[in-house]
Formats: sequence, C-alpha cells, structure tokens
Amino acid sequence: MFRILVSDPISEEGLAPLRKSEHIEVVQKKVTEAEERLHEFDALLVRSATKVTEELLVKMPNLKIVGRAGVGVDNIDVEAATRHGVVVINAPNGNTISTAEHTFAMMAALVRHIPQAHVSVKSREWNRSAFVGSELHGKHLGIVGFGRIGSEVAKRARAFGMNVHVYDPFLTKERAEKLGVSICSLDEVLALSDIITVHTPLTKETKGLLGEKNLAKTKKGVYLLNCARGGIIDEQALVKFLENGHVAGAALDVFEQEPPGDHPLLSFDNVIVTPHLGASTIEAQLNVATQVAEEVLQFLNGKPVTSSINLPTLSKDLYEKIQSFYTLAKKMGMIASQYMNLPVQEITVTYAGTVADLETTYITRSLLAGFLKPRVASTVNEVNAAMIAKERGITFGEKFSDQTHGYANCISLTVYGENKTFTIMGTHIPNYGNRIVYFDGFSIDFAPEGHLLYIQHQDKPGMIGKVGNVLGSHHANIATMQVGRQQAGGRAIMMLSLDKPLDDELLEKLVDIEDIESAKKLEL
Ligand SMILES: NC(=O)c1ccc[n+]([C@@H]2O[C@H](COP(=O)([O-])OP(=O)(O)OC[C@H]3O[C@@H](n4cnc5c(N)ncnc54)[C@H](O)[C@@H]3O)[C@@H](O)[C@H]2O)c1
Ligand SMILES: O=C(O)[C@H](O)COP(=O)(O)O
Repeated sequence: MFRILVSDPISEEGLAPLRKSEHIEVVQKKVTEAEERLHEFDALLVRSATKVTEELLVKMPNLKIVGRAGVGVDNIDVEAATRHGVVVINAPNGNTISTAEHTFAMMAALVRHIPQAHVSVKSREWNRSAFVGSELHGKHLGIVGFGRIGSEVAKRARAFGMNVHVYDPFLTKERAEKLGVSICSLDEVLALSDIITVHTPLTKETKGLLGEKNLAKTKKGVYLLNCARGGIIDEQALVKFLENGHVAGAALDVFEQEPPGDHPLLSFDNVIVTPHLGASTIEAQLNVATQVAEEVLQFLNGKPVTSSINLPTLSKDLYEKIQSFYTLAKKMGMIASQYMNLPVQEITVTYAGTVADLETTYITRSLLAGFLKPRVASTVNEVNAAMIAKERGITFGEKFSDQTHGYANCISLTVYGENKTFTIMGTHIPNYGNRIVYFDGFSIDFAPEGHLLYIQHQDKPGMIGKVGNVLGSHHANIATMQVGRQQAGGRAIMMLSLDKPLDDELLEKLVDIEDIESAKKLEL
C-alpha cells in the first residue's frame, strides 16, 4: 500500500485518480493532525501553507515524494528533501493564467479604487469624486520577472494599450523579441514605470529587491503590485514610501508572513489586499491537482516524473530510451562498490556510441546511487546520490568518447581508490540485455544481475572443475559461468552466477583452493 498525506486543500476532482487505485490510501489531514501516522506516508501533497522542513522530513522516514500543487516551493526545504532522497515535484503551469488574471484584476482595481469604492457604496455613501482613477491605457508597466506569469501579464497589458518594460536577468534577447517586449535594466524599469508588478520567485537575490534603495529610484506616484511572493517588495520599505506619499498605492496578494496579522500595511486606504488568491480558481486548482496526481502515479509506477525540482526531468520518450542504460549503470556502480571494498576518491564515467547522445546526467546519478548504496546506511537514490558523494569527498565526472570498443554503445566506469584503480565496461544489446564486457583488465561477457561470484586464479587445467566441486558439494548451484584470461597460463578469471547468495564460509573454502588468488561475491 502506498500512503499519501494531503495536508493542504487540494481539488478532490484532481486527486480522484489517486483515490481510485486500490493500492493507494489517501489521507486528507493537516500535518499536525496526522502526527501519529507521519512515519507511514510515502507521499506528501501540499500547497503553500504546509512547511516541509527538515524536522518534518525526519518524522517521515518513509517519504519518497513531495508534490506541490502549485508553483512556489519556498515552503519546502528542497535541500533537506534532496539530502533525505525525497523527490520534490511541482505543478508549474497549472495556475499561470489564474495568477496573471488575478494580477490584472488587482491592477485595474488599484488604479480605479474599486475595493474602496465598493466599501463606500455598501456603507450607503455615494461619493463619486473621491474615487477618480487613472486609465491603464498608455501607462508604462514594469514587469520584474518575466517567466510564465510575467509574460502572460505582459500579453494582457499590451491588449490594454500599455507600454511594457521588462527586467529579468535570465531572459534571452530572442525570447524577449518573440514575446514583443524590450529588455531593460532594473534601474530603467524603476525609472520608467507608472506601475510595477513583480513575478519572480523568492530567492536570496529577490528578497527585498524592491527595498528602500530601489523604491527611491521609482517615479513619484508609482503603483506597486505583488502577486508573487511576500518579501520581494520589502514591507517595511513599502510602509515608509506609502507614508511619505511616494508610492500612490499597492496591491498585495502575498505577504512576508501569511496571514499578515495586524500588519501596518493593512491600515493604508490605498493598499488593496487579497489572501493569497492568485491560484484560487476552480480551473487552476483542478489543473495543479491533476498534474500532481498524474506525477505521483507515474512515480509510483516507477516511471519518470516530468516536473521535479531536484531530479533532472525526463520526457516519457527519453525515459524509455535511457531505461536500460539507467539499470546497467546502477548495476555497474554496485559491482564497482563491492569489488573495490575500500575508500574511493574519484569516479569517472565515460559514455561512447548511442548512449552518449542521451540524458547522461540521469544515468550517471543512477550509477552513483548504485555505487553508494552498499556504503551508506541512509536512503540513497538518484535524488541525493550526487550530494552524498560530495559529502563523502568522492568527486565524479562524465566523459564522452568515440571509442565504442566494437559495441553500438558503451559505458565505462573507472573508480580510483588510494592504491587501486578499477575499470568496468558495460553495454546494452537490444533484445538481448545488459552485459558487462570488460572487468578489471579482462575481456568478459556476463549479465550484471543476481548472485555473482568472481574468482581470480592462475590459468591452469582443472580449475573450473575444482571450483565446481566445492560449490556442488555444498549445494550451491551454478546458473551461468564466464571465463576470461589475459594469456594462456597467466592470470585468469571466472564470473559465476549462482541460484542463491553464497555464504562466507564457502567463500573461504574457495580461496583455500590452490592457485585461486581471490574470490568475491557480488550481490546485484
Ligand atoms: N499569488 C499566487 O497565488 C501565485 C500563484 C502562482 C505563482 N506565484 C508566484 O509567482 C512567481 C512567478 O511564478 P512563475 O510561474 O511565473 O515562475 P517562473 O519561474 O516561470 O518565472 C520567474 C521568472 O523570474 C525570473 N527571475 C529570477 N530571479 C530574478 C531576479 N533576481 N530578477 C528578475 N527576475 C528574476 C526568472 O528568470 C523567471 O523568468 C513565483 O514566485 C510563484 O511562486 C504566486
Ligand atoms: O506558488 C504558487 O503556486 C501560488 O503561490 C499558489 O499557492 P497556493 O497553492 O497556496 O494557492
């Protein structure tokens, strides 16, 4: 049974596919109400209210995936989730239109004083002269952050006859041209705009981006909007600039603390507010819930997720192409880790042939996870493998080569320990499977799976029989056997696959055979 905790209000209709599955239990409860069962859940679905902290992750040792039904993941400690091997996904597109529309509704309401006029009329007043507004037409709109929402706001602004100025340090000239906007510096946007709206994520760089220093660069009488994240416009600075009359008004959907409590901003008549409603439409909620539910189902079925924050994302198509290499790489990592049973400083993966054209980051992560698995007690997977390797002082890198050694594709792994280097090479043969074709100096050909026994010995007649005798007399059945040697009468190897794991006593008996140099078992 796969258990999912839904700790914020998420569209029931969107989650229906999860509820339908008999292998899934969906529990709808706040984290605080589910304290006693936290350790059971495999997945956690949230919006912006639940804070996914390290402390919560520790209480949820079974957690594998956090799904954010929305865009912003600033309520999730992604680094901690990565460390715990927990995949974090979001639903980045589902609420774009709703939030852009909300921004626009706020903008129109702000410059036409609609909320204030509404309250006045409801109080039985009829004061037309108190609410004279301004047109949007012909005004200069500054957009800070030109991603999904920023660009949708721009489209609507142009339809209203506004002049749009955009600041986004990551926006390419080509994309700006395609979207019909001119890229400006932040200072230009501040100086030119009658209205400024922010649509960036909340990051170290954007926190307080519109603070005292930058607000001082804006036009007197500027209107400000924040439907992105509380804190991008510094709230204290905003209070100051409202008090001195420099800022004509502000529309805020988000706050540094939510709910904002008795915040001084709420006492300004020219500040209009909504309680983080940007994504609160039936359509957006259905979209984000559906996206997250589909992703969780994918994950549950061992398929790739497409909107992960802490994993390279893969399309279904690409996943199908890399799946075999992904498995091959993991097994190669596991073999290397067990074979090189000593501290390792460096790992290099070389891709050649058709595999070199694929998303190798994913394959490398799989290899690292396979390598680390026998060595770390905590969960290790593609999500945290790179981080754990780094923490353990293991550097790793990818290389690309033309040398396919006669195969259509080839993955080589070299592991560098203090006094030993180990190289293994694998290939995937369509309709045949994964094969290891080179092992620590020997050409060989075996399938990397099951209970393997690797023996190094002198190439002498009768060695196979001696090994077979010892194994047979202890009821250890040999499924397959591959042999290799560097030269006749020199060093040779056997790679056997057995029906059952070999016990250590038997391993010692094998090493005692004359001319056997070493015997190691490899569990894959
Ligand atoms: N109010 C709501 O309910 C609501 C709903 C959805 C999204 N949001 C928030 O809106 C914001 C934008 O969402 P989106 O989906 O458009 O995200 P997005 O990732 O598509 O766009 C963000 C843009 O900000 C730009 N950016 C990053 N750092 C910047 C900086 N220092 N200066 C200027 N630009 C910078 C990025 O290049 C990107 O183009 C996010 O903070 C998101 O959490 C709020
Ligand atoms: O980042 C988002 O998607 C929005 O802020 C929406 O947040 P919500 O899901 O809590 O409404």
